[in-house]
Amino acid sequence: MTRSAPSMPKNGTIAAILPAAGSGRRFGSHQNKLFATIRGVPIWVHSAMALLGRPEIGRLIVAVSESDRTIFQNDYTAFLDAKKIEWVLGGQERTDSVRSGLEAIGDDAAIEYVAIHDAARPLIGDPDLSSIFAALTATGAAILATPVTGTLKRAVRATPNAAGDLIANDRCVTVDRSELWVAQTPQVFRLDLLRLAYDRHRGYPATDDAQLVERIGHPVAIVSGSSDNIKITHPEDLRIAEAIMARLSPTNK
Ligand SMILES: Nc1ccn([C@@H]2O[C@H](COP(=O)(O)OP(=O)(O)OP(=O)(O)O)[C@@H](O)[C@H]2O)c(=O)n1
Ligand SMILES: C[C@](O)(CO)[C@H](O)COP(=O)(O)O
Repeated sequence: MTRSAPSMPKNGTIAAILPAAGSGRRFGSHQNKLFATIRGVPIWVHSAMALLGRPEIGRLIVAVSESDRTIFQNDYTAFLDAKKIEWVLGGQERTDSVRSGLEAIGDDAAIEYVAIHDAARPLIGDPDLSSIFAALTATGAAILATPVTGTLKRAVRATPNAAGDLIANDRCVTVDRSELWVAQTPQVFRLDLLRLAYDRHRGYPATDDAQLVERIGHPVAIVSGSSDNIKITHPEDLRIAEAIMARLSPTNK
């Protein structure tokens, strides 16, 4: 029996939301880490262009912080207009930023699905996008993730010192990693499903959108993704991203 190829979302039926309203605290720069460049292109632009290159994406909405609003309005207006990128004001939490993006979709009858992709993940590649979009039509909710490598330890009886550091001589316990994955983005959902999950969100912390869908009892599928799809979190991640990009596209196209 021949297995039929997984169906892909029809062209233009996915709204992409790019959360870009974070403070970049761990990056430690005076400006938003998303304006740091790789090969002269801002991180958030790499992320946006990766999605805009896909026919399934009908709209792209970037959530920006109040403090970055002027930069986006002054430095990126021509780019936003040319690429038909919409922007909304993000919020205190990542979920607040995504909620703003969801509200901006409105009652657009063309949009059936939503893809939430961190603006801080500039190296998302087409193969992973194809995999996650194929899973979307089959499941209604799916995330890219990578299996845990290395040995995981949980610090127990850790008694943080005054500086909040864990004291080195505390005990550790090995965690079974066989069922553990590190979530990435895009995280993709049927639009009605994610809207329901956000309607029922009562503010309990959630570092990704899948958690909200899990909480309403809908299964979220895991799609194994590339370890190249890193999130720019710390300054050293920029060097890693440059090396990955040099390997993936040796010439500066
Ligand atoms: N209130 C927030 C917090 C985060 N993000 C976005 O969510 C993505 C992933 O978040 P993270 O890497 O944690 O970014 P920051 O929150 O900026 O980083 P930090 O925790 O170091 O401040 C980023 O593109 C970030 O801009 C957002 O749109 N709104
Ligand atoms: C959504 C996410 O990329 C999944 O790994 C991640 O949780 C967002 O970044 P943060 O560092 O957790 O804020």
